[in-house]
Amino acid sequence: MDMGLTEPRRWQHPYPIMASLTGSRCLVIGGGQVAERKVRSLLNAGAHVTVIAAEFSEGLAGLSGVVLRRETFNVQTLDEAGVYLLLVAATNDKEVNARIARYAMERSMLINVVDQPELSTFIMPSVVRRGKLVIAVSTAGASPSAARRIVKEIDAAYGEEYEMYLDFLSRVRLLVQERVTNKEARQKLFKEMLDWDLLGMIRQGDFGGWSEVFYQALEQQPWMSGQGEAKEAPSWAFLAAIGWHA
Ligand SMILES: C[C@@]1(CC(=O)O)c2cc3[nH]c(cc4nc(cc5[nH]c(cc(n2)[C@H]1CCC(=O)O)[C@@](C)(CC(=O)O)[C@@H]5CCC(=O)O)C(CC(=O)O)=C4CCC(=O)O)c(CCC(=O)O)c3CC(=O)O
Ligand SMILES: NC(=O)C1=CN([C@@H]2O[C@H](COP(=O)(O)OP(=O)(O)OC[C@H]3O[C@@H](n4cnc5c(N)ncnc54)[C@H](O)[C@@H]3O)[C@@H](O)[C@H]2O)C=CC1
Repeated sequence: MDMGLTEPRRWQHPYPIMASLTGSRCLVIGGGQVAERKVRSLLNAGAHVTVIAAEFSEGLAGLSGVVLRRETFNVQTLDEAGVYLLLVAATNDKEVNARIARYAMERSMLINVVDQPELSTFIMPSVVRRGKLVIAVSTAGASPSAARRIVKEIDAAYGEEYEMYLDFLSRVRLLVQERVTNKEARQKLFKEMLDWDLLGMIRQGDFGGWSEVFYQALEQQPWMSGQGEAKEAPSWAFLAAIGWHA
């Protein structure tokens, strides 16, 4: 094995990624409060979660949609269960957690060790969600409580309107990508849309009616139907059609 892999990690240059875990096999070992938090977040991500623990918290025992195995960590029985994309070592036994980390590393599985970031290949951030908008804050383990405090500030600054805002941008982007072949025109529209006060309209409750007008005006654009050139989109005529007064 490469030496770099087994060296303690100092988390100097964390590499942030957003992962899609839908249907992926994930294993959490440990059945206390910390394991429960990790299991819930994995389940919310659509993962296929197995939990192995000597004892389960009430919350875990009552969870549906997860496989619970009441046993202690054992390399042989785990190997029989097959490969997992990622593992979380969440027992309260530091030595056992370190053994789980070694087990995962030797099999190239991602590993989060809840009491030893230096043995982890991934750690979990504190998160704010507004539909498709996901804001993750990490202190690279320096202070999980500080990460949480910062997230509370972000939580207060980014309201519920962002969910509808991103749903709208996403829908328009898909429509335009599908139908407008001119790349510059597409990019121009996407950029200009960010300058429109859509968030203000959502906050004021005017958005539903306006977005219907917008979709109709969009449908009527020659560059949407493929009949015209999309070079000058969005035109002033288009902006006028959607009632936009900048
Ligand atoms: C490295 C990391 C590994 C990982 O778990 O992924 C890790 C490690 C450790 N956490 C410890 C303690 C606490 N952790 C929390 C809470 C959270 N911890 C989370 C993540 C992480 N914790 C990763 C780094 C995150 C980063 O900073 O980038 C959050 C963000 C996400 C989540 O867990 O899903 C979640 C907040 C969720 C939310 O937003 O609500 C609280 C507060 C509470 O529980 O209320 C406390 C008690 C207060 C305190 O100690 O600060 C200890 C000491 C244990 C001991 O003393 O025995 C260690 C081990 C060590 O530091 O060595
Ligand atoms: N990363 C984080 O966010 C945090 C991490 N921690 C750390 O997480 C650890 C776990 O915390 P809690 O969930 O509160 O602990 P806990 O004591 O409530 O639960 C420990 C669990 O591990 C299981 N266990 C112990 N040895 C085992 C083995 N050999 N095989 C299988 N299962 C085994 C127990 O049955 C129990 O379910 C703590 O020791 C602490 O160091 C604590 C707070 C936050």
